[in-house]
Amino acid sequence: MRRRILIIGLGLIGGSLALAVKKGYPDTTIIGYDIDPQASKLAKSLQIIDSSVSDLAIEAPQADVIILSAPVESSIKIIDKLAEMPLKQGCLITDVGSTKQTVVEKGNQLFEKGVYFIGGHPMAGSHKTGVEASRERLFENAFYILTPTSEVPNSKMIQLQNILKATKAKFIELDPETHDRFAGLISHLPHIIASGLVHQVARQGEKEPLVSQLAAGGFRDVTRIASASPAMWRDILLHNRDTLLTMLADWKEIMHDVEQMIIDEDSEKIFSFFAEAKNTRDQLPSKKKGALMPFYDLFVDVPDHPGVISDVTALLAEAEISITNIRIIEAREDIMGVLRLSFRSEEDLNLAKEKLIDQMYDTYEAP
Ligand SMILES: NC(=O)C1=CN([C@@H]2O[C@H](COP(=O)(O)OP(=O)(O)OC[C@H]3O[C@@H](n4cnc5c(N)ncnc54)[C@H](O)[C@@H]3O)[C@@H](O)[C@H]2O)C=CC1
Ligand SMILES: O=C(O)C(=O)Cc1ccc(O)cc1
Repeated sequence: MRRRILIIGLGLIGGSLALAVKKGYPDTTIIGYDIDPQASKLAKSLQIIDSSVSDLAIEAPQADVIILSAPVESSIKIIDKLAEMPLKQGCLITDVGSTKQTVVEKGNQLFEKGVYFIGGHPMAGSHKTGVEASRERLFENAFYILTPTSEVPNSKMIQLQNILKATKAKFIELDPETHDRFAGLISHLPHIIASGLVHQVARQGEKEPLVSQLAAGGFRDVTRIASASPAMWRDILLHNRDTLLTMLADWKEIMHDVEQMIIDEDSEKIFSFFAEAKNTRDQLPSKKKGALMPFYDLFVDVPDHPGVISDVTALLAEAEISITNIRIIEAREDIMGVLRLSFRSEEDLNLAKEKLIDQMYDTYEAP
């Protein structure tokens, strides 16, 4: 039987997930639902979904998997609605919201119905909104955080990762509280600050219009994210309230310190403020998407020879080192190919390196 996946909320993220999953699993039937009939219509005409429904109560009970991809507050309300519906036993429900604690708390109420909720957050996106901005490869190489609670059986986590692996994202498990602290710091607080900068320029621009015209270049770069969906960001702030209140207090303290340095004309402290920030910024993992955690990737030169991949994997399996991802980067005839092996930790990476070098493999890490 073809698996039915219901996507609720056909915007940038719902549409991008639909495209990635359809590409990975062409036999899956993807049904879309959106409160805005125009979004459903557009998703169908762009062939992002197979069909749309106008009544959630008709489709939800038939779905094997339900993905909630509306703004956080709406997703929570949808969970309340799902709780009233006769869902398929074993149905897997996940969300993509940028905050996790309140959504997961609500999702946990579904377990007594014989369905499973696993919180999720793909750490990639854009300031663009709407299904027309969807991209099949939006999540490629990005981190995808999953926040399963203790009620979630392993088999359901595996099922979810099997579906979402079509996104080619890298999975990380966090508890909802840790997720919200991390996301607050690296995403939500910066968003508030970017929007705050825009407000400050706008206020001045009312008096001196030239200033807004000059606000190109660097200003545009650091404030790009302020063009994102206000509804989505309203919900994020309301659902990460305590974390953000603490972080805003810390931020004000840092700004207060800067203010004092300027008042004191303390050139040494001002220099250090920038030098330390530069140093830290320069050391962030330089991957295209997401700077939450480093990758533990090892590259191995392998001869173009049958069985070479199983030789490498068997060697590591024997040493009980688990590989989280494996990819052949280049394998043309008669030349060496390159195998990219990803590990969970630096310790696993170093151990793997040792074992491979022992067997005369050439290994190297990303610069
Ligand atoms: N935009 C981004 O870069 C990222 C967003 N997220 C999360 O993904 C979720 C969706 O964000 P986007 O796709 O960017 O927003 P979007 O604005 O592009 O799409 C949201 C869609 O949800 C629909 N919707 C709203 N309430 C609904 C309801 N009650 N029932 C059904 N549909 C409803 C809207 O009509 C809209 O089509 C949010 O929870 C956000 O926090 C996560 C990662 C990145
Ligand atoms: O536009 C960008 O650079 C983003 O950072 C998009 C984004 C917005 C919200 C998220 O929860 C995750 C990613």
